[in-house]
Formats: sequence, C-alpha cells, structure tokens
Amino acid sequence: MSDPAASLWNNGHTTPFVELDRADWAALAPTTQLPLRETEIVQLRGLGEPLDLGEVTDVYLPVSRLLNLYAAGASQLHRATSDFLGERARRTPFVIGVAGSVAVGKSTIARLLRELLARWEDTPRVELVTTDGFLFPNAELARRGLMARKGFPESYDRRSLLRFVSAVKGGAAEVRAPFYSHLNYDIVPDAQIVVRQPDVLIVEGLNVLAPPATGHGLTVSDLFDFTVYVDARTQDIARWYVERFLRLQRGAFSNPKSYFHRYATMTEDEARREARRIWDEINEPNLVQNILPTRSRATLVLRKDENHAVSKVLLRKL
Ligand SMILES: Nc1ncnc2c1ncn2[C@@H]1O[C@H](COP(=O)(O)OP(=O)(O)O)[C@@H](O)[C@H]1O
Ligand SMILES: CC(C)(COP(=O)(O)O)[C@@H](O)C(=O)NCCC(=O)O
Repeated sequence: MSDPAASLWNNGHTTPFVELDRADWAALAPTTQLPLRETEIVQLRGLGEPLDLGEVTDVYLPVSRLLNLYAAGASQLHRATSDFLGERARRTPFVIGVAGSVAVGKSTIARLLRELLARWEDTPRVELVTTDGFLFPNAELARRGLMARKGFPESYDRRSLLRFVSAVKGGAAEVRAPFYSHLNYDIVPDAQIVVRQPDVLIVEGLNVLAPPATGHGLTVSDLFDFTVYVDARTQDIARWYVERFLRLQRGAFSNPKSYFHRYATMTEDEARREARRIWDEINEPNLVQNILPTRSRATLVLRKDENHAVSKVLLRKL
C-alpha cells in the first residue's frame, strides 16, 4: 500500500523509525518491572476481548512502560519551560492518540493501555475518549450529505474536538465531551463524558493523526505527546470487520432499540454481504484515502498479523 509521507524517507538511506520484530520487542519486557499481578491480568481479560496473555506481556507491557517513560520526560520538559518563563508549573496531562482503521483493534488496545498505564507510578489516573463523540449528529450529517461518509474527516466536528483536548491539556477542572451510541447509531443529545484532570488522556479514533483540514492551523494531532498507529493488512481488517458485524447481528442488533435491528433477521449470507458492502463503500475507502496516509506520522506503529498478534513494532527515533 503506498504511503506518500513515507516516500520522504524511503530513499534507501534513512527512516525515522527503528523497526523491531516481535521477538526483539518482547526481549525488552523482562527489563521492565511488571506492574501487574496475576490476578490483575485475569481481570484484564474481563474487558470482553479474547486477549492473549502472551500478547499483553510481550507487546503491550513494554508499550506501557515506554509511554510511562515518555510521560515522565514530558512532565520534566513542561516544568523546565515553566521555569524558563518564570511561571509556576501546572500539571498537564500526557495526551496519547491511538489511530487506525475501523475494526483494526484500536478500542481494545486503548482500553488495555488505560489499564496498564494506570498501574505505573506517576500515571494512576487515565481517561479514555473516543472521537466518535465528535461526529456530527445524524441530522447534521444528513443536512451536509455525509450520511454515507461517517468516519471520514469531514464527518467530525473537528473544532469542537480540538477545543476539548486543548481544555483538558490546559488543566481545566472538568471538561465534557458528547457521547455517541453505537446502538442508536447517533449522538445521544443529553449524554456526556466528563474528564477531570487526568494524568493521561487517551484519544482513540480513525482520524486522530490527520493533518489540519485547511492545510494550516492547529489540529488535534498537534496536541498529542505520543501517537500509536494500529496497522494490519487491509484484507485481514476487512475480515475482522465482517466477523464483528456478524457477532453484532446475532447480539446487539437483536435489540429492538438498535438502529440496525432490521439486520437481525438476515440470514448469515445476507449479513455477510451487507457487511462487505459497508466495508467496500465506506470503511476501506476511508482507510485508503485518509487513514493509511497518516501512518508515518505516528510515534509507534504496531503491525498485526492475521490473528491480531503484533508481529512488528516501529518506533520513531528521529
Ligand atoms: N488482540 C486481539 N485479539 C483478538 N481479537 C481482537 C484483538 N483486538 C481486537 N480484536 C477483535 O477485532 C475486532 C475489532 O476490534 P475493536 O477493538 O473493536 O476495533 P476498532 O476499535 O479499531 O474498531 C473486534 O471484534 C475484536 O474483538
Ligand atoms: C463510529 C465510527 C465512525 C468510528 O468512530 P471513531 O471513534 O473511530 O472516531 C465507525 O465505527 C462507524 O460507525 N463507521 C461508519 C460505517 C460503518 O457503519 O461501519
């Protein structure tokens, strides 16, 4: 898959990333002190995903340690800047962006990182928000002719997302974000997510690494201290999307309140075709046109194999 930004570095001489295969990355784990007890690892499984424990210790524990080190470094730098300005340093949260395709496993990774980071010293209070809360409500999307473009950059209220992250980073006592319900397939008018001065804020969403809409000005990625891009082969992600759709069809869609309740009575073949249509018409074009081109902007790229196991880790060193 072509990645225009990567061509800057692909001149045969240099790349901004150091690339480690899984074994080399996992070898870093024993030197990191384990912040999890066995019982806690079992609790992590309760997140609802079939997470392999080897995956947690080999891959995500070292990631959480690295994030914890970066958070300590950022806090020192922040103090030094305040000293330089002759100001009293105020605590500011370390902000992490998690990007990647629909169905690549962003939510699973973001929730796991929240649990792991909270167990390290200095970062006990971790909040997680997903950018779907900043999608325009369906009525507004329909008005703009964007109902078939949910998840594309223009389907979000990007100014409001930028304001939200700025306020959290600026140390506001309490900041509210809108809430998107997958059951309703829409923003819930009176529901909100409240963030209160966390040590770490994780912002997870398809397009969090996208450049500014107008090509200039600030965008949310300018406020991130660290970004993770979750990567996999497009054909594997398409399969994960269809499998998740089939699970939802048998589960959540059977709820009469679900926007997709009409899918509940489909045969498996019909549901498979419908999922494939949504993937082909919306999610894959969004991946190819908007999401994949942002991969080389990430600090860390986690490349998954066909079974969700991380096979390669790329860490930005330049
Ligand atoms: N590490 C993993 N091991 C096994 N299955 C996973 C893993 N991560 C995600 N999945 C599955 O892949 C699908 C997509 O994951 P999810 O976290 O919902 O993706 P996203 O938030 O990117 O849309 C889900 O069905 C989930 O159960
Ligand atoms: C809600 C989403 C846009 C993802 O939002 P995110 O939190 O990543 O910003 C996506 O899951 C979605 O619903 N896409 C629309 C196409 C589809 O029905 O899959």
